[in-house]
Amino acid sequence: MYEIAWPPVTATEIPAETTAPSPAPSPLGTAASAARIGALVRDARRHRGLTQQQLAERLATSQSAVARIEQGGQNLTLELLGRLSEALDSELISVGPAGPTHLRVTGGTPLRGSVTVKSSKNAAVALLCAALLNRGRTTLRNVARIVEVDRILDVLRSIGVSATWDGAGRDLTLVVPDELDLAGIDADAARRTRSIIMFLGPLLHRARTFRLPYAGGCDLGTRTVEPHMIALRPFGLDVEAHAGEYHATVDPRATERRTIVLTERGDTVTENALLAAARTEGTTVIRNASSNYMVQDLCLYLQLLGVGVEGLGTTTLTVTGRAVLDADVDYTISEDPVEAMSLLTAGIVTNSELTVRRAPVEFLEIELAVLAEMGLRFERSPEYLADNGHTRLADVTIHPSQLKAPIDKIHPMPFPGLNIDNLPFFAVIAASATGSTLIHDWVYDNRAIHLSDLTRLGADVRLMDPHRVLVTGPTRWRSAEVVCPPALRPAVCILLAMLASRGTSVLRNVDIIARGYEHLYERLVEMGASIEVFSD
Ligand SMILES: CC(=O)N[C@H]1[C@@H](OP(=O)(O)OP(=O)(O)OC[C@H]2O[C@@H](n3ccc(=O)[nH]c3=O)[C@H](O)[C@@H]2O)O[C@H](CO)[C@@H](O)[C@@H]1O
Ligand SMILES: C=C(OP(=O)(O)O)C(=O)O
Repeated sequence: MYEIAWPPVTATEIPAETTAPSPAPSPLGTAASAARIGALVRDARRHRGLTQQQLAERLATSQSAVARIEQGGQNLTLELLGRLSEALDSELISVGPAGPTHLRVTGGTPLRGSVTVKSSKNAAVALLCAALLNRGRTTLRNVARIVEVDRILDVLRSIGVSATWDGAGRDLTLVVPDELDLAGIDADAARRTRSIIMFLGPLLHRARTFRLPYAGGCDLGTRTVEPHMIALRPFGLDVEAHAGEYHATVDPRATERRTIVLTERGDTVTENALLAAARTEGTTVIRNASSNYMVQDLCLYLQLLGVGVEGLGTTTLTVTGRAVLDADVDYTISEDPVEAMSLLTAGIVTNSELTVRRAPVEFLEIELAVLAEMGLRFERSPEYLADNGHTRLADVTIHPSQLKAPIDKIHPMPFPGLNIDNLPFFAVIAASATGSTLIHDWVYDNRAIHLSDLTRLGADVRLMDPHRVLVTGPTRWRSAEVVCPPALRPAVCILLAMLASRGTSVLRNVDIIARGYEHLYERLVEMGASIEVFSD
């Protein structure tokens, strides 16, 4: 990353006067480097929820000096970087190439104790996009600290949204300016996430024309955007795709009532339609809507914002929109059913006695019923409500069990079916069960294919076609070295299989896991797993 080849550092304090960015090389490189580091300092400061003045106090300097650093107009020394890193509690610069992260996993021993489910990635990204609708302040509580959230935050900040974490780094306050800097959008961050597509719904209220980088994400095969275009057309949005960008034009239609029939019961397309309907006056009926957990979180937030939303939890949503949404809203994101399923799977495949606390059981009902059929012994605590006052939670305690393959195939369906993102975990569980299980992922072109990596650890996983795998167990798991598949859930499945395997395995290039899981390794270690994180 950084070549440090310049005279020894002498500066010990930050000069007080304001200067324009220097074109001459600064001690730590060029003006461009100073500008890049300045941007890093600004982001790290905002992540910490500090004002420039507060950071200045920590550095014993002036606010204008901090402003100068952030603008790239300050010569940077190692000593100054050290002080900044300390003040921001964040390593701003590392010398040498930043290598990928790997895991060394020594498995074959049961986990123990309990683990608490974190809030969901998918609700977080929807709510971050929804905050764009609000002229008031949005405070999102219990936000998962994951890379997917950071990517959307990077995009939001690049267009001028202020996003500040509280001191504990859990609650996020967002304030949207009157004018968005859409030309300044961080295209790199945007292209790394599919969720960027949910900017379309809010932005169609903000500009008559705008551009948005193409949506990206995991390698799961082609994922259509056409349903989003169809859903947003009744709001006057027309989108053309050009060289890596969507070019959007908006021609608002004044109608009292519109009915949107979704061609797919997708989660983000339902959310996009909700986001568009929220600020469109009159009534919008959305049919074939997803009633999945993240959609419910979004509906609850919109209700707090003053939008009328009826039909929560059903496939017909009736939205009464308002042209101006201006409220200080405080919303706590609910627990992630996919995290819960991942943690349950960790316990199941390691034959553990384990309690998964705050599991959103309402969104795990089919999963638990299938597991019961497979012979899993577990208990559920009495139910209680999540902090959003709506989602039903319970603590689920699993016991070591003799598992058998289910008689029928396992396949996902839109909620209230078995969650599409929970399906991959059934491959690892089926490999631990006696008999053959057919797993049918009709949804994604490429996700089932990644599950064949489980064979590296001794599982009998046969790919029948791109959508179906036949898993025959029980498996005598054995350790191996595997490169992480480029897809979030299959990557975690391989990690969990390694926890079940005797001996030491290595999982390479695990960075993708941080896209959707917060402190997963640390939490598994707390439960007794042996996982070491290392990088090249
Ligand atoms: C940020 C977010 O919330 N992501 C979730 C969301 O993505 P998202 O809503 O983006 O999912 P997609 O729209 O990509 O749908 C996934 C795939 O299923 C197909 N499809 C979907 C619905 C349907 O009724 N028919 C159909 O064929 C789509 O064509 C696509 O190939 O939903 C997916 C499916 O639950 C989840 O895996 C993702 O974690
Ligand atoms: C496919 C997933 O999400 P995304 O839509 O963010 O790619 C997932 O969470 O497994």
